[in-house]
Amino acid sequence: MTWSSFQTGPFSSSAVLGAVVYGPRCRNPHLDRGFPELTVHAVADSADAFTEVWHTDRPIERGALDGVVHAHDGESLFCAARIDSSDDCTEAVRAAYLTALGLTRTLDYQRIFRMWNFVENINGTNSEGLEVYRDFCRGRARAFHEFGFAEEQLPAATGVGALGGGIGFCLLAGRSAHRVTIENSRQLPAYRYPERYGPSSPSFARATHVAAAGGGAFIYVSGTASVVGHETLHRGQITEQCGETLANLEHLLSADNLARHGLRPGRRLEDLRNIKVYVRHQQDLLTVREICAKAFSPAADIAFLNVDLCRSDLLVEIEGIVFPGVA
Ligand SMILES: C=C(O[C@@H]1C=C(C(=O)O)C=C[C@H]1O)C(=O)O
Repeated sequence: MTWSSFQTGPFSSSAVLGAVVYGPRCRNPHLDRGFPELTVHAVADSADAFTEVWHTDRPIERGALDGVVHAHDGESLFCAARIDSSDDCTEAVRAAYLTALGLTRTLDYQRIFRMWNFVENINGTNSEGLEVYRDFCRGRARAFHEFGFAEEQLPAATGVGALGGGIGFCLLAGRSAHRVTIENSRQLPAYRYPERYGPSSPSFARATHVAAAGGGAFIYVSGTASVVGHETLHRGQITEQCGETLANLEHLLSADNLARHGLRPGRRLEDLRNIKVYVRHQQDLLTVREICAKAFSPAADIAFLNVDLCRSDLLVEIEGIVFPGVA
């Protein structure tokens, strides 16, 4: 079983499946500390840096293939990659995703349950005048399609801005643990978004439910924002966007929504842990912090990152994990 913790200081490198550093600059993924590590440029000041560490209690094998670093423990695979900044990213994203997907097949961890994508200049435009996020989505969709992924098998994901460093991404996949993908009945599945949001819809599920070896389950909740149906609600209004985002999360985890996927029991916002909150404007951070402190459990670690988001009208986005035994 793999689980994560947020670290702000040194941590033991033994029994680490992988780590993502939210740092003041990017680095190519590497194995220098004995585990795969992805460093994304996600904070302006090194004082705000932290690392999400994925732990395991099983023996680990590590490796690298075409710049994709990885580690696996017989149950779970972590892998991470980075794509250089460029004017058009469709092809590079497709190629890097195909390498990572190829690894999941070769190493036999085909149940991808969570991905993160950090995209520099996410709301900028590429050389064709297409938004960088949409360019990214096109490459990702091609890779999943070529790999024969059905829409209903897509993993939970986050796709947010980075302050530099091209595109960094990482994934977690399981070998045999039962995995159910979850949609949110308040929201259209992202893979069905209409074409006005870009030539290829975003390839992700709203959450995944993964059975834990010792009983219970993890629920990995994707980056969630003030999107109802497919529309952004409350343009320019941070408090209202936070409220709608929390309503989306609450409904996603509710007994009603989970029962549609044959899952129970329902969970609550208080059950979320390892929460990341992405906030577009620095001046909104205080408001968002206050709202989150009331909504989530005091036992939850909450990290706030001041980055851009996948639609230029989104101001805030929240993700988290329900761990087995929490509910
Ligand atoms: C916020 C949304 O999407 C964001 C983009 C994602 C992606 O492209 O992988 C995943 C979740 C969110 O980070 C949304 O569409 O509601």
